[in-house]
Amino acid sequence: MAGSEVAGGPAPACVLGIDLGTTSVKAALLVRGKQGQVVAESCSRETQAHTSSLEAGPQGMEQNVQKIIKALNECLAALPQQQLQRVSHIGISGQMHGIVFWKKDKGCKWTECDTGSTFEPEEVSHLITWQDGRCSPTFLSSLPLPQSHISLATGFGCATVYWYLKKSPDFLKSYDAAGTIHDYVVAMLCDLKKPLMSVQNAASWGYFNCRSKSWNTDILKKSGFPVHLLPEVGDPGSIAGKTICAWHGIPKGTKVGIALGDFQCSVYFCLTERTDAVLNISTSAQLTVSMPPGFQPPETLDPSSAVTYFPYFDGDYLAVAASLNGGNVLATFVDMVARWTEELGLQVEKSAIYTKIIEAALAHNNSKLSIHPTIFGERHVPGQLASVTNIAVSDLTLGHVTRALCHGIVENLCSMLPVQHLMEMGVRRILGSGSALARNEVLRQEVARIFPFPVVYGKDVDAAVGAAMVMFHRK
Ligand SMILES: Nc1ncnc2c1ncn2[C@@H]1O[C@H](COP(=O)(O)OP(=O)(O)O)[C@@H](O)[C@H]1O
Ligand SMILES: O=C(CO)[C@@H](O)[C@H](O)[C@H](O)[C@H](O)COP(=O)(O)O
Repeated sequence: MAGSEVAGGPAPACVLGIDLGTTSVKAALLVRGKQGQVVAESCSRETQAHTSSLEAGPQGMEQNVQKIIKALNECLAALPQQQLQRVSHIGISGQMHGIVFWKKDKGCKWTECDTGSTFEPEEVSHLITWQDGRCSPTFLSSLPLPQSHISLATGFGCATVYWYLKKSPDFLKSYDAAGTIHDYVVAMLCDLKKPLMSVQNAASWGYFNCRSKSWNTDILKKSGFPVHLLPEVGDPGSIAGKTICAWHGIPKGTKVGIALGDFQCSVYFCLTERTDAVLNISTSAQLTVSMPPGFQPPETLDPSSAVTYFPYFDGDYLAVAASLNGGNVLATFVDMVARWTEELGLQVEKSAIYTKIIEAALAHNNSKLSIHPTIFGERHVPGQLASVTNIAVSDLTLGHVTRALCHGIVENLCSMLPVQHLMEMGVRRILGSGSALARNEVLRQEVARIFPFPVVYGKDVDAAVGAAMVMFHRK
């Protein structure tokens, strides 16, 4: 879709796209060119936001919102002022499922900076992310049955709220608003009195009926769920509000789109044909195919299915195998190598470890070592963790292990939405996206080896560009 003409009147001259990912924040400036929109500038910053959970202990997976916003501010400060001053629309996407709580009238503090104004979080909780593991299968099965075609899982916003309600109710009393991290940013930029959420993100929280586009309010109310914390819901592509300050030089009054799901934006960035499947590997990994227009997901739940149907745009759906084990498996491996090295009295930068292990694996493309890499479990089989088999003495090098890990990540994703199934759906090409793929030649080799389709790659700021494109294409 990149480079295509804009339907329905003149397109904006300059759009800012932002993606608040699990590992990094990305920003991209799209400008109108002769043949459609082009990426003029882009920028990415790791958030380093991981933080421990006071309430949930080691099962918790939380991020410090101050650090996420700091990375966002750094990204914007790195973009050229001249272009930012021309921005008329902002599109924002981010990591789905997660939840952040804040106090409506104290969500942030605006301050002057060199280039206008910027905001910092004020009375805001940690972000409890999609990787959070505090809701055990037993806990989840004690909750009311949702009226939704998407099975509830740990890390889903509504499950997290139930957890606080039952284990730490005082926590909830400190806040009167909630949203995903990207809903929070939209609410702060536009000073929304009630947070607004797209159906894409609402579906990712659980207890949301995609057909009626409404929360399961009756079911939730009956069990004492604090329904006042549920955002209002709107259509992806709609405008949530206008900026209340000249944010990093972007004019006050700039239109801000309702926040979107990151994987839908990655798909929007690259999907052109119904015969394409999109393979995204960032912190997590997804393999996605678009469903025909008019498709409606089955009303009955199948918790053992690895494929879920997620709302896309204009009432369409994506069939997605969403793996919890993507680039984060490699990041954990790199982390482990760094710690072992440190324990042995040496210090090596993580970026140097990535370079070395990728180089080493490129030299070994015939390892028999087999790694099933699901260290984070999968939503449809949470208890099935990682395993290593076929360990031969000759295959114990860093190169063999890295190769086997990369193979295992792609193979695991492929087992969730098998090649045969893709063929039956008419898939003829794979579009690769996400920076874990863009930066890792071994992963790309394994994709080529496992999928019997041609593979085409994008760049590593895909979701940010996709979010901006949605604003470009608004009718
Ligand atoms: N120096 C590097 N070389 C190759 N891959 C890297 C490097 N640093 C991080 N990665 C991979 O990129 C992943 C994070 O990608 P990113 O696009 O930042 O994620 P997200 O969109 O989820 O924020 C990590 O989990 C890791 O697998
Ligand atoms: O779980 C799903 C969809 O169900 C995920 O794919 C979803 O897109 C989440 O946003 C991601 O897990 C987080 O995205 P990323 O930071 O790994 O890019």
